[in-house]
Amino acid sequence: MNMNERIAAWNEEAQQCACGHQHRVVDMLIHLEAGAIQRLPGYLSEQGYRQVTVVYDRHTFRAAGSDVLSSIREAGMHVDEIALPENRTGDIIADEAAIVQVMLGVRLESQAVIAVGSGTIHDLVRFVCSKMNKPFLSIPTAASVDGFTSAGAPLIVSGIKQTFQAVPPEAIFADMNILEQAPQVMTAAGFGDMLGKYTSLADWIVSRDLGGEPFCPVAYRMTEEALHTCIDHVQAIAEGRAEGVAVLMDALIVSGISMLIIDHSRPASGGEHHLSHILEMDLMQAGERPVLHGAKVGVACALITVKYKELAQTSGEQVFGIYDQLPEASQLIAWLEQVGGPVTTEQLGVTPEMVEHAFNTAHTLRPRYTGLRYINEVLNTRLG
Ligand SMILES: NC(=O)C1=CN([C@@H]2O[C@H](COP(=O)(O)OP(=O)(O)OC[C@H]3O[C@@H](n4cnc5c(N)ncnc54)[C@H](OP(=O)(O)O)[C@@H]3O)[C@@H](O)[C@H]2O)C=CC1
Ligand SMILES: O=C(CO)COP(=O)(O)O
Repeated sequence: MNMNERIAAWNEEAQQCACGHQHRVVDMLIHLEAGAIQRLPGYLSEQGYRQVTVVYDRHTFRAAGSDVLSSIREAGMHVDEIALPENRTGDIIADEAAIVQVMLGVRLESQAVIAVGSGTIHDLVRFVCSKMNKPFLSIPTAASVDGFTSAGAPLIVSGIKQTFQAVPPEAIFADMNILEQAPQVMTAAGFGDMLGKYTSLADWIVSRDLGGEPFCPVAYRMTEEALHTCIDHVQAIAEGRAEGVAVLMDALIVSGISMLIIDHSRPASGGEHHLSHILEMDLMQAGERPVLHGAKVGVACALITVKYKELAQTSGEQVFGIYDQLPEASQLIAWLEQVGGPVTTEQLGVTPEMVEHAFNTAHTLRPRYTGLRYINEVLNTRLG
């Protein structure tokens, strides 16, 4: 089954699911293949779009932006360009300043906005599209995150990483010729984002059983299967081969859709993501580059797994038995090392104080019950 047929099957399952969520019917065209961006002009024409805006930055212009712009122009359409500038640490942050830059560049006449980039540019464009009520189209330039097909936009607002529900892409053109060329550290980050699903899925069981939070078996299974496929293909991902990058991108797309179906990031983001978000905020406050999202998530997943396995052994609460089923932290680290990602906090450039701060505060970042929340609010309080 191709991706669009799989989406139709998930939609059907989700509509029959009695979990209590309002399941969103996913209506997204997905092209994941070599040469996918060549389909863009035809798609724009079919949709009747004559004026569009393309958002890119220095790296993503080279990776795909330049070709995208020429192909749209050659098809006789009008295209506005937004070249996002880097900040003083050489990065682009999805914050207030960048949101305004994108908004200022999108003319009211523009009929669609095309994100050419990885996680940050996608979140900026999806947020602006939701505010300006315009279709959002996706051209990923690296298999680095699962945020291409979701609706949530994690943004830094007043220095705090907060997620705002925005819009998913109307169509995604994931071109294997581009994704294969992305730096291996970005592919490794995408793998790290997927590895984090071990602890996010386990935390979702805890959220359900201890926090009484909503749980959807369809979204859970989609994410779990995507994770297992990545693990089955870890060597191909490590070699950056087309087969491996395609499996990884497929998994990232599916993980994004699992968030989209239930309009929440629960399947994809647990304690490991909350730790990563705090580390990101602290790095930015220290004037350092925040490091790739999936790189932080992968390392945080291994760190939190150690705590979660201790919790399963010592708490006496049956609900934490799910953490016993996690792979050993040493195995998680071995996989990260195999794909070429960082494996220690030193390699991420975070200090021991930042790690301690993250472990002590990350549970307050999102209103979710996780093992990390239990450790901080129950265990540590008991121990005084
Ligand atoms: N919406 C959602 O559900 C999710 C959102 N996210 C969010 O995504 C963001 C992180 O995204 P991530 O992809 O890790 O990183 P970024 O989008 O921040 O990009 C990191 C770097 O990759 C560069 N780059 C991108 N593509 C290429 C390429 N083909 N060749 C060379 N360089 C390239 C970028 O260049 P440049 O600096 O020029 O941009 C940038 O330097 C975080 O804010 C995170 O919270 C993560 C997961 C899910
Ligand atoms: O990064 C995410 C999934 O990979 C989503 O993060 P949030 O839960 O913070 O929105």
